[in-house]
Amino acid sequence: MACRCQAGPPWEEVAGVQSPSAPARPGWGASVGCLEVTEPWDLRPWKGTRVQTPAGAQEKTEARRGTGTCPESHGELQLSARYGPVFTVYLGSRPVVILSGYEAVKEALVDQAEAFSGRGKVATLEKTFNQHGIFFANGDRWKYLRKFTTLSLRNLGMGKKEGEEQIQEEAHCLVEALQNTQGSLLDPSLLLSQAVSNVTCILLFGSRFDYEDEKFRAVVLAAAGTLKEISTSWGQLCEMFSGPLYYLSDILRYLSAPHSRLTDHLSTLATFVSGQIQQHQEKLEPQAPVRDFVDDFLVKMGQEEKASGSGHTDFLLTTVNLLFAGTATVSATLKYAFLLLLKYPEVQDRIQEELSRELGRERAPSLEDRGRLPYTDAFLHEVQRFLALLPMGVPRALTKPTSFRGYDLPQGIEVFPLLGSVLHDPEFFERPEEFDPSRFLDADGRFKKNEAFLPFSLGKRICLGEGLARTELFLFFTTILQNFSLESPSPPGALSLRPAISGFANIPPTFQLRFRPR
Ligand code: HEM
Repeated sequence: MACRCQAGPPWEEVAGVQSPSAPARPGWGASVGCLEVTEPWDLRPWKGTRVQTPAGAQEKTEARRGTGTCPESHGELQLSARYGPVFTVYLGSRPVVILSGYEAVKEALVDQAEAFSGRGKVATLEKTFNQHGIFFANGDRWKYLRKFTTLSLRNLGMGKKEGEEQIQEEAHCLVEALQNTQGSLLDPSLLLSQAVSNVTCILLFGSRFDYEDEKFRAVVLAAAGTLKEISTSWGQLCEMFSGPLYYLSDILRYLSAPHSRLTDHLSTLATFVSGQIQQHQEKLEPQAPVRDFVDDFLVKMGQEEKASGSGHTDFLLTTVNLLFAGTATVSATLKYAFLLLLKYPEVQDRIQEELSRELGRERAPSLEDRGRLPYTDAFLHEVQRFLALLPMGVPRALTKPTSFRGYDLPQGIEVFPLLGSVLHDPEFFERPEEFDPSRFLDADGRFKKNEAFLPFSLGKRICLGEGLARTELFLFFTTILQNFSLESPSPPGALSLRPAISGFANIPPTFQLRFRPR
């Protein structure tokens, strides 16, 4: 498969204007997350390609690599060492402006927030969402959906005490389910996804589902499957052919098994959501208090549909977006947190010691406890930093012609804010390739913030579920560690931290463990 990506300086060279720091032609290959960047005529291996950079830049890159195990190859650092923090990569014939490192990402997404607030595309999902739903909408329709969704979820308890209590209750159900495993070996993925998904289901549909419910299992597996399929090499290939040569991408998509798996997953999610909407419609009492997100939008849709330009498709797909995001992301992070505890048993001991000292065994953890559990808090931050769940961020697009760092970028050009490069930015994280929770602690052992901790991105399209995700991570994690010790059947040295798949997302590897009651 001849890859035709090129790396180059930002837009101006594409328009024929030479960037001062760029060579006449890039004579090297590298990988940026999932994107391989090579000379167009030279097909090189996907990973481990040699990067020729000027001597100084090469040294800088080596220094950035550090010594520890890191889930990603961080080819973007190699590219930015040569081209600086802003450059263009061609996905086939589709130019994409890459932002690497904290300063460039912040300058774009915060200092020029409005201009960078458009959404770019994810080729594998483009046909299904067709710029509908909160994730992929643009312009006034997106503004309306964002405002509506934020307000609705807040009114339903997200970010409030009642929302916290729902998570505590779900964590209790999870503990019971784990007790029933009686210390046997298991892959924790499904149970974690179900527990996390139930928190979102209560917000969206007003009810939780039993862990034995087959339909619910299928939905949770479909959410995880979607994240996995869009992150595979096939998903990356579709991105490469998603420019003007779109018909090639169509052929790729329709002829492939991954495409049919992805379509199955998406239709499982959409069918489930449609069914819920229908049930709600049948029971809807417009004058009664709103019970959940679906009720809210059914009531508002009649009133505001015309004014907002958003219709049934937007609401259906927004609900699918929320169900997907509310299931696949937090559970993958929790799973990776457990793997790191198995890899570093001394870290598990220290967290359990802190939990026993500050909470004891009986009292259920609450958000108020976070301040008294600085090491646990630092660990959870380091898990998110180290994993970099969405290493390339979610593509943005320019809403207007924009001048950025001396470059004139046209309206509509896509922009990838590389969140992995921010979370591993050596200017902000010493030895970024090492897993080290203490980087988030000060000399007195108190939690220390770091402004480059941006797993949820920044600016106008910052993750809408950040607060919910952070609350879930903290409450599920502390409740499980308060009740169980995690044991691996393999010695720590045999456990790999490398993601099973690295592309749109870093998907944690599969592993087994025992939950031993404490
Ligand atoms: C560990 C968990 C999570 C991570 C790391 C994460 C990360 C992200 C990132 C990087 C973006 C793209 C922001 C951008 O465009 O720059 C995003 C968008 C979004 N996230 Fe999350 N997310 C998580 C959990 C959640 C949860 C639990 C929900 C809701 C239930 C959620 C809902 C959304 C929505 C609706 C958007 C689209 C926002 C928009 O386009 O306006 N996320 N998330």
